[in-house]
Amino acid sequence: MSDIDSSDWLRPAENPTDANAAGADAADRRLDAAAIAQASSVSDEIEAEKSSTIDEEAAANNPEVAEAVKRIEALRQTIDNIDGAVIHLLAERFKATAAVGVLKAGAGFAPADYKREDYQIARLQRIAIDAGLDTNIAEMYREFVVTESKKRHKRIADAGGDPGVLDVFA
Ligand SMILES: C=C(O[C@@H]1C=C(C(=O)O)C=C[C@H]1O)C(=O)O
Repeated sequence: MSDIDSSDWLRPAENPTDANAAGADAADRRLDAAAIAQASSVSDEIEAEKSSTIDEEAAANNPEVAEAVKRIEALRQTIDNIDGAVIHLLAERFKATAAVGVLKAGAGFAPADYKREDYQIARLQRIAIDAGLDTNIAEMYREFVVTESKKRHKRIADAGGDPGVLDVFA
C-alpha cells in the first residue's frame, strides 16, 4: 500500500502569471486555481445562454441561411472526426501513463515527476505557439491529462501495483 499523501503530488499551481508571457519559467505557466475558476464561470455563462438547433427547416426560405447551414454541417463532420481521433489518442495516452504508474509503483517512485512536467509545459507552449493555438488551451489540456494520470498512478500504487483498478488499462 502507498503511504504517499496526495498533497505531495497534486501540487497546486504556484503562480498566476499570464501563461502567454514570453520567457516565463515552466512553473509560471501552470494554470492557477483562479484561472480555472474564471474559465468555468465563463462556461457557466455560455451554458445559461439560449441554444439554437440548426436544421434544414430553418434554412428553407433563405438561401444565405441555407449556405451557412451547409457549411456548418461540413465543419461539424470535421469536428466529429477530430473528436473521435482525440478520444483514441487519449485512450492510448492513458494506457501508456497507467503502464508508467505500474512501473513507478513497483520501483517505489512517487506518482509525480515535476522535472518531467516542467519539460512538458515548456514543450507544449512552444508547440502551441507554432501551431497557432492559444497557449492557455495547451496548458489546460496538459493540466487535465497529467492530473488524471497522477490520480491513476496513486490508485495503482494503493492497489499494490495492480493496474486492474483502472478501467483504462488494456
Ligand atoms: C506519466 C508520468 O507521471 C506523471 C504524469 C505525467 C503525464 O501524464 O505525462 C508526467 C509526469 C508525472 O508527473 C511520468 O512520470 O512520465
